[in-house]
Amino acid sequence: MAELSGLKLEQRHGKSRVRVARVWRDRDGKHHFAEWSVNISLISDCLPAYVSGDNSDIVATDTMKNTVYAKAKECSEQLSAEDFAIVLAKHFTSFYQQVTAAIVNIVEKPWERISIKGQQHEHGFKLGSERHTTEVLVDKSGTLRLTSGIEGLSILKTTKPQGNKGSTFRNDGDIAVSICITNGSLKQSGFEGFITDQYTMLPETRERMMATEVTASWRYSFESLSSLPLKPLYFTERYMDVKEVLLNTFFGPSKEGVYSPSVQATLYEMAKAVLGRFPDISFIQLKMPNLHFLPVNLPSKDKPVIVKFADDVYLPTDEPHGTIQATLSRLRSKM
Ligand SMILES: O=c1[nH]c(=O)c2[nH]c(=O)[nH]c2[nH]1
Repeated sequence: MAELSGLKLEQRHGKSRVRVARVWRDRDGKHHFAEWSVNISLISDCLPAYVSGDNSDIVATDTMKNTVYAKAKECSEQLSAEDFAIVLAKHFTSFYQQVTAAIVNIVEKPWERISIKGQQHEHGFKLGSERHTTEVLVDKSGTLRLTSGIEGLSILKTTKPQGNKGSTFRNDGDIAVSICITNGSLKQSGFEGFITDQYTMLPETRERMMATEVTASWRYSFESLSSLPLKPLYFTERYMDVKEVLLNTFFGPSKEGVYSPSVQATLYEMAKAVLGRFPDISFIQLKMPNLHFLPVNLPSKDKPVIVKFADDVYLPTDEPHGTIQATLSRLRSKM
């Protein structure tokens, strides 16, 4: 930040959406593959470029783009998106005297090794759905801020009770709701006990669809380059493990599931499970929109009804949708 006769200038410059793919080939014939979209943002002393048109302290954004390809070439061993972001951020802060800090974001495309007839293919991959993200900030002194995350993790549970004796239903225009009269079997998503006032139409329920698209981001407690774990692919493994904990907590055991009294309560359980399991994660933010499945009821002029909703036919919609998000952090870091 610079003060210019009563004015304040905050600035950064960088390159967005630098796309790079890298193949690593093992000696035994197995290939590894990563595709990344890289964003670079440099905080640097280049005031003259803004105030007097003097570019002599500017790292050209084209040079930043080329650096991504040069560093990808140099990384001869497979590495995580986090480690590649650290390689780049370290380079920019140590190589250029002008650069005081670098922020590197990477989104990894979810290429997954394909299996043919139950056997892992050596060089075949297919695109999955959710994306692994990371953001790394490194400054000149070696201070680090490392965040990883997941984008686009779409999950849903139908939670239809078995042996349902019948149901009444309402389309509240917001959320799929049915009020079930059941034989007491498990129903694993509901929403009850909320504030009611003159504008409330939503009926209470202990049976509904639950669907969301999770965006998660969590901060690692490694706060300097020198404190990073040395194990190769440490952060790739962590990403897979965090995803598994989030999914296990959302769904519960495969036969009986787990009851969700609200998106809020499930979100909290998911965040708590991650912090409980991984001591090197200091906080996690979860964004879980409530994606609605509206009951379909079609009245008819001639017959009593064309379609009568019985927890079976829904109209999926995400417009509008609920937005629920929270951040859970440790009061005192365990590290
Ligand atoms: O799980 C939910 N949380 C809410 O805050 C909410 N609001 C709403 O209309 N339906 C729901 N469901």
